[in-house]
Amino acid sequence: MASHPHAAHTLAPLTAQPVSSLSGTISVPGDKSISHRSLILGAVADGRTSVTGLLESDDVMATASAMRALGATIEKQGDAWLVDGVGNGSLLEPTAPLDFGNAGTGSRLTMGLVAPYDFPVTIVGDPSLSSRPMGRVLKPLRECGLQVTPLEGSQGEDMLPLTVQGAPLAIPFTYRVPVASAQVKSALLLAGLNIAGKTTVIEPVMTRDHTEKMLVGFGAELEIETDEDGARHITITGQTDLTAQNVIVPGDPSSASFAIVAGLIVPDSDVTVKNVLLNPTRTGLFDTLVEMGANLTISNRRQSGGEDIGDIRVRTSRLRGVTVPADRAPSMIDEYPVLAVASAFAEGDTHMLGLEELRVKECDRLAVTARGLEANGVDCTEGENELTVRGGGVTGGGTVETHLDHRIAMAFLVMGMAAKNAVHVDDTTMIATSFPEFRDLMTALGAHFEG
Ligand SMILES: O=C(O)C1=C[C@@H](OP(=O)(O)O)[C@@H](O)[C@H](O)C1
Ligand SMILES: C=C(OP(=O)(O)O)C(=O)O
Repeated sequence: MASHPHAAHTLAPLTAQPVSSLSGTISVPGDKSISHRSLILGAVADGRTSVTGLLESDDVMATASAMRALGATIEKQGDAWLVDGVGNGSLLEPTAPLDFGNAGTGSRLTMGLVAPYDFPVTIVGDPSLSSRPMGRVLKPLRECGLQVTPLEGSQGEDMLPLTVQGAPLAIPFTYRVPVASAQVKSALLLAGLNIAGKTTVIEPVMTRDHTEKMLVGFGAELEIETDEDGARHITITGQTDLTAQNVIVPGDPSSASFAIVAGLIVPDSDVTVKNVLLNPTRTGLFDTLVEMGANLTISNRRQSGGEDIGDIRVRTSRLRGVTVPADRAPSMIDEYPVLAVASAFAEGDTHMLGLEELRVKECDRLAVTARGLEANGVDCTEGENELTVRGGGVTGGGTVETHLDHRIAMAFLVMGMAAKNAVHVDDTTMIATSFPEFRDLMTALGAHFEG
């Protein structure tokens, strides 16, 4: 097998020109986290799950391919993605490596899902994913019997490509997650789903809770208790049946963030994003922007499929620097690059604390964000786990190296819309992993791209 199925791709550079205003109403595509999970849970449920609003991005399509390779039937009919599940405990041995491309979520959740099965699964990804730590998931899964074999081309311990061999008589375990990671929590709960007995995952800091909510929605037996220190103890009883569901995926707040920040920093703007997921484990950026003085209002708050959603309207605002506390990081973990961009246009300094997890995303987002700011004339200080951005406006004119990271590409294109001079990004290919409609939707609001 080729050690890297992802040969270097042709770069697609893009330039965002400054524009005089943005206006209009858009809907962003479905939430990426919920989309991955709807395919995974649909694959192990009994019956036909129907998913509307699924994010049709490269990351999610990689999960769809993986679930097909494990035995599920997945196809699109009209607006709905239909998933015919195999039933809990009945996944099939895949005949080829599962290629997750750029997707941490799909790869890590699948490692947990297959851990109790008596067959080997080879997992590969692109150079970005192959440089990300998988030990955070594999170490606890070894406790239930998983064996892990690195393959040629693996750049370090517990890095892709690798083969996992599950344990047919996997034993339940209790594990305290040492980093704030919804992916680790979710992988372990998905392992527990097919392990006889009770598996407990302890999460000292709450992260996005879509896995818990959706497991309950599909009929899994889950108990959640919060101890005196605030840690959540999530216990799943394994080897119960899941029942197919109709899932409606709300708009992705992480994608919405780009239009929202753009609407705040571009002059004379008035932008509405409809149908945005407002689960409190995901809304840290919106809270921070309001603290910074953003004219941001939420209307039409409602519930859909057990999740809070609403429409967010922003108008151009004078932002001021704030300190973003470390304990807010899990609820806005993917939004720091675009918050850094907003901060560059604010008055005063913005201090972002508790950013250690940014170093292990699609790239080292802390360093790459700082370099992108500097390349465009923004003064900032990169600490080990912190970033300070000195606001006051952006000269622009620089080229940002995106390092296979969709969020870096989109954040700095947003910067170019409001900078004095255009901002160039070296590659936009990866935007398709999470938000393929980014360019069209931003253009509809008045953005001007060249390239
Ligand atoms: O569980 C998920 O769907 C995700 C969890 C987060 O990752 P970590 O669990 O690594 O923090 C986030 O950055 C990622 O975009 C999606
Ligand atoms: C970190 C991200 O995703 P993943 O970990 O799934 O690659 C992201 O979308 O910003």
